[in-house]
Amino acid sequence: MEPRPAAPGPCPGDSRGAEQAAAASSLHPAEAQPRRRAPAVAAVLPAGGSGERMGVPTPKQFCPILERPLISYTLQALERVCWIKDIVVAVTGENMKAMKCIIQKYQHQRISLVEAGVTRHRSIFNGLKALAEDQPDSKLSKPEVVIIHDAVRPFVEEDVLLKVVTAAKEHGAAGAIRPLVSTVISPSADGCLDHSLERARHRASEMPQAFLFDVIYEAYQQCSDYDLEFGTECLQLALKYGHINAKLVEGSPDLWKVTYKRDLYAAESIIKERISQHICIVMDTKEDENHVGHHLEELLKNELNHVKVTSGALCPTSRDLEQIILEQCYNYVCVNVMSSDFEETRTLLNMLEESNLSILYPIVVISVYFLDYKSVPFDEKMESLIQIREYAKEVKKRNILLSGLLIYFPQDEQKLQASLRQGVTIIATLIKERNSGLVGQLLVA
Ligand SMILES: Nc1ccn([C@@H]2O[C@H](COP(=O)(O)OP(=O)(O)OP(=O)(O)O)[C@@H](O)[C@H]2O)c(=O)n1
Ligand SMILES: O=C(CO)[C@H](O)[C@H](O)COP(=O)(O)O
Repeated sequence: MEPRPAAPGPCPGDSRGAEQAAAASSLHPAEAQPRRRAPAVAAVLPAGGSGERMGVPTPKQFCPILERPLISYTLQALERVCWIKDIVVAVTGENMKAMKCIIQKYQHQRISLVEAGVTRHRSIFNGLKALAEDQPDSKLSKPEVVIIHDAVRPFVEEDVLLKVVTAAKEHGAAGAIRPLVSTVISPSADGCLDHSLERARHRASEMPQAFLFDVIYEAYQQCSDYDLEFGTECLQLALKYGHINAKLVEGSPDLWKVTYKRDLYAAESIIKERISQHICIVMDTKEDENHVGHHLEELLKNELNHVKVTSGALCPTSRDLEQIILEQCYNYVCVNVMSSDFEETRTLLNMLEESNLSILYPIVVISVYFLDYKSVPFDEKMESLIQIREYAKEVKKRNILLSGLLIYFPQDEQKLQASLRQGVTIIATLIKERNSGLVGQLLVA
């Protein structure tokens, strides 16, 4: 099963792309030409920095977020855009092997590697050279438009890529911008204020940027050593050497560049939030709408009202669950009302393992049981449930985080509601936090 379908968004040049480009360039949609020819698009990702400001030995693009290197998230964001033909990544010789392992482990596609340079501009230039026509034995072909995007900006969406590419085709160059957070001031040599810029009139330049390939390649060929050494702005090179005034496109706040350690925590929170938006409840019975499993489901829906909660049955004739896995749901609550064994949970785990879904993100599975002292003695129940540790250890190797939840089932209706509410809080926390330290634990509500 394919873990990450290429999102079939509009291609640059089709009528929807033209409308978006028109919006981005303040043109009335009627003025944008419908059905323009889609340009051939490639991307260059500079990933050869050492991440000094992060202050950790590992270059930040290789720092793990939920146990997967940051650069893999950026590659995933670009490769799911089906109209980007080639993705050229610039990495240092030292990290070339590690990069190849990442590509293999996370099954990245359409990636070519080039040696990085000692500055960001030199790394980008190396990437562009690999795409230029004159490379002997190259499998790459020269694109009409090239996207340049930092490897350390993982949350780039297809719509902003489409906007910069369409605007670059029209204007020669385009880049994403954001409003300034702080005012920019210029100090004098003695460390005192020389002047300050009017914040509302300036913007922060972000990535992605896109260029007609010939414009930016010629700019890099002409630019000085000083530019290559100290320059930080590709749009400036297109202006200085190609006389192109780049079109500026409003980007989303998530485009920021991971720079400091705190940015890794912020990125992790965003990823956790995104993959917690869909929970699937698997029930071992479909009978009686009024039974405790359905109460739990209703409470979950009420508590997590922004989250999509769907239910799937494990019976062999049902395609629901397969469909939910295909939709890339990363959270499963397996509610065992009828039994206190792991049969249902194991069937679910097998399906998840076969799907390969956990290659990219950890899947949370919570196996829920009810503790009714009257029907099964506590020690008997515990003896069978404690086996969860072994299963959990096994599936952890496949990036599946399994834990158990035992919900006290008293006869008193009010007490039962309190147990269920507590259970829902535990489920929500396990899903939001994705804490691998709780793997194999049997929690009690
Ligand atoms: N010689 C270099 C330097 C930087 N980059 C890349 O350019 C992007 C943006 O640069 P920056 O955030 O400054 O990264 P670092 O140079 O690694 O960070 P620092 O300045 O803190 O050392 C990153 O993806 C980085 O890997 C590169 O390809 N080659
Ligand atoms: O700021 C930028 C806008 O062009 C670039 O995205 C780039 O990140 C700058 O990198 P560095 O901080 O290494 O100069």
